Amino acid sequence: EKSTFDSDLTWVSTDSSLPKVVIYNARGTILSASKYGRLDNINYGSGPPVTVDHMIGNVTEVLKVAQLAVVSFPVTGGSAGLNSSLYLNITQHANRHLCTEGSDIAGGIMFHGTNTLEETAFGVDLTLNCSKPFVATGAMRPDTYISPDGRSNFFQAVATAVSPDARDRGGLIAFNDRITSIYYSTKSNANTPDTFRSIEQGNVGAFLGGQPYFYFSGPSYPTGRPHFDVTNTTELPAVVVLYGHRKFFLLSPACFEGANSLDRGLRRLAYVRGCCQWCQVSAFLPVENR
Ligand SMILES: NC(=O)C[C@H](N)C(=O)O
Repeated sequence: EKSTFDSDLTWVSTDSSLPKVVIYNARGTILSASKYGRLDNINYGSGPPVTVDHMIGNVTEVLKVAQLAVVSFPVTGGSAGLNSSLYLNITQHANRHLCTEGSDIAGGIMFHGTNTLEETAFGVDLTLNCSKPFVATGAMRPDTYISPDGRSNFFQAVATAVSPDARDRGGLIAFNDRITSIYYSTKSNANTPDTFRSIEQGNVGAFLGGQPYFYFSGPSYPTGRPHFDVTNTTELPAVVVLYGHRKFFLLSPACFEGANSLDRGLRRLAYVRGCCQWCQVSAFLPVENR
């Protein structure tokens, strides 16, 4: 019988003693195909879509390390069109599945288009309230490529999610043989498989023979990583972010644009200030917030 935390899950399994991993599926190139041949890594997308079931069928090794369940999320318009409701939706599912007391689920992985993977993953990372691994992955090549990276990334994400050593580290990205912290990762190249990098902070680990190998034996959370409880959040307020730059000062058009957006009802304003610039945002805040 299913508990409330996993009542929506159906497990694909060849061995009921294996750890359970939920796949949070927001699609992306990892589930895409090209009709233009095996070298196309640019114009793909219009080939017959690849399903998660296909993927599991092509990477049967995953069922030797985990039992899997899939939760799919609507992603109309591809990953560039996604908004923050997606991370809210994923994190609320993940908190219920993984973090409910007594949950026997070992961890979660997420399939996501790489163009906005880091944004969705960052949102989930800051709102997931337990020690279980949450591992984001995707692909830079469609599944029809001569050597698709998505299949390997899929296996590596599952192998990371079942690893006890992956716990208590915050969200991770498993991609192209490396493990990085979601908190610090950025997509660095539009086309190559080695795109997710955490340049200043480095890799958390790498894969050897299908096993994650962590470079630091004591788990550790990224310094300063905050946690926000979104259990009962149904709507996220829009925030205007102004980036400071040279000649960005009081009365500049950018400041006015920020102020205008406050007038249009976007009531929150963040100002990212670089050196040597100043925008007197407070001049535009509603009087009670100054
Ligand atoms: N590699 C990718 O996943 C790119 C893809 N177009 C996306 O949705 O982000």
